Amino acid sequence: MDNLISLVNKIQRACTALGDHGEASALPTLWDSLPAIAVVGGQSSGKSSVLESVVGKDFLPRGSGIVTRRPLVLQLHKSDEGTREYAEFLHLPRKRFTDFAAVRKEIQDETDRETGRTKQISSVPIHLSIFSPNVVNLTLVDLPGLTKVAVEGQPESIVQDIENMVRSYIEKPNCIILAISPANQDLATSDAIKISREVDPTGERTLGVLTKIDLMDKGTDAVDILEGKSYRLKFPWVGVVNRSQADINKNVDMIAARRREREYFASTPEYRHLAHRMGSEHLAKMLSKHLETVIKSRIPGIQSLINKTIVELETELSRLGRPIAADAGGKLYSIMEICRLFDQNFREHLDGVRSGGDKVYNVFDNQLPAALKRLQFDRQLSMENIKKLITEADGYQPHLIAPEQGYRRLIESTLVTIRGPAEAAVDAVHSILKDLVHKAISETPELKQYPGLRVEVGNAAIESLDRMRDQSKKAALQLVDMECCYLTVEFFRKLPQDVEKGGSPTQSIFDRYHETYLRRIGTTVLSYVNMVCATLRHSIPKSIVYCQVREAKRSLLDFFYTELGKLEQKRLSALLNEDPAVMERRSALAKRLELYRSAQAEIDAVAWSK
Ligand SMILES: Nc1nc2c(ncn2[C@@H]2O[C@H](COP(=O)(O)OP(=O)(O)OP(=O)(O)O)[C@@H](O)[C@H]2O)c(=O)[nH]1
Repeated sequence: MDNLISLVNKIQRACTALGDHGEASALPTLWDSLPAIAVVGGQSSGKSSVLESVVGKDFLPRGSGIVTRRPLVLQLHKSDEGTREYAEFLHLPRKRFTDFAAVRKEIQDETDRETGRTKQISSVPIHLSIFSPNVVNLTLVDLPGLTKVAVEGQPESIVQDIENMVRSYIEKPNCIILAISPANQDLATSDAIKISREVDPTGERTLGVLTKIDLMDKGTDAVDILEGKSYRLKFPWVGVVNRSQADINKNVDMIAARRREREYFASTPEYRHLAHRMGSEHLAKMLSKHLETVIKSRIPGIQSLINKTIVELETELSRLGRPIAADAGGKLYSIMEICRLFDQNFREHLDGVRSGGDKVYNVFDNQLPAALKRLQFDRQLSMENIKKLITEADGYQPHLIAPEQGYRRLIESTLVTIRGPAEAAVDAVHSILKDLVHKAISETPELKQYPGLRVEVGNAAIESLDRMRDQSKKAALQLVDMECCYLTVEFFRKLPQDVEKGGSPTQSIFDRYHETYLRRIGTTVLSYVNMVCATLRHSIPKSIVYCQVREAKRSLLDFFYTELGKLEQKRLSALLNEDPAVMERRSALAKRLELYRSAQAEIDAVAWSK
């Protein structure tokens, strides 16, 4: 089963290296699902001493007052017999510490770097790995000691801050709580028991450790606690005797300290019967065994989390797209491919596969007819204007039978006003097409990946649309102008003649400008213009579709493609410069995916051999 813990340690190490250890990470974290052991207790209760005894090494800063001011995530890796012990910090990769006094100094310095040389605390953890043949595979977290009052130089909030930090570690269901209580204080006042009971009321994951048994008042002993009579925990209490401050000052080594501890329990009459389950060595073995059990029970959960995360990571990676080829040909091909995808999305909008193309029809069916209808031609066909134009057209020689020139001028001046709605229809379709370009851009994830290309493709498409709009405007206005320059003769031939209506062609000049006469001219012109409007209502949309819609579908990026062929390799590369954030995200995801895949393979292997 040792390989199980070593596997979890390995995964934890990989998680740590990837920054995948649960703090404000936007990515799912494997770390949170892996079991770890957190050491909690009041200040100077002996937490760091217990940790050192478990490790069997002297490497933690110790003393009175607040010493542990940042969480220390300590990973113990059992290495092969005969290999040299060393330690490594995550913040100093590749630097191997073989001198453990230097490890202690680095912990102090790294704490000071984050908090300053004050009594402040920080929740940013220090990650330390120890590789040794003399340790059991474990991950332990040393936390700042719980306190009741702030001392000189500390903010009032420190009491609550430490409690919150400790709680954030031990409230995770995967955390095994090593609750340290000093035997020379009343257990009822133990900070460790108080906080662990809050987060783990059933005691499923709390292991009680009693320190400083050697410092108890004469005549008192800890037998009732150690036998679980004073305060019962699910797991039996473990008593330890760590080195005193005097021992530390005298440099009593760990081997000697462990031997003394063994002797203490074996020779003290009160504890002799408990000696086999007391002491740091027993604690280390018990922790390791407990961790194994916990890991075993978590394996199915961890496996399903890993499988689920792999799917999520793969989906996101494929959404971000592949990195691009390095050679010019590959680049050109990629750009064309991305443009083709964009072009296809754009066309799908017009063809009704995606939404938005129907707005074009709305222009033809509603906007244009409404605009034509709004042209009342009142000003052009007012009595005054009709009279003016007819008189002007007659010149020095008043018309004899019908005011031919007058009619032409009146019709022309009225038809010209249709240019407005024709241009407006062209512009309306232009703006719809522009919107569709923007939509298609945002719906092409490959363009999101390359902001440079996105801008260029967007600009090129809009430029093409602008050209098509100009062309379309010309064509639509031409339709109107064509109507102005040649009138439909049949319309006038079919008109009832004055004579037939009983009028006389030899009426006086005065009568020719009589209101009834002028009104009849106005009515004739209006009905001619209305006939033309009805024709244009159908021909303008045809011209717009021909010049803009169909053309956009056919050749939106043609100009861009021509220009692309002329670009140098450098400019091509610039187009494919990825958004640095996307690049970062992709490589973070890829690394994480690698971690999860190897974790999956290893856990599956261990689970099968279980
Ligand atoms: N005699 C004796 N002294 C101990 C024992 N355990 C710890 N000490 C001493 O108590 C002091 C505090 O021990 P630490 O291990 O630094 O306590 P801590 O809980 O880690 O302290 P902080 O990190 O500051 O909260 C040190 O001087 C230790 O030598 C013990 O079992 N017996």
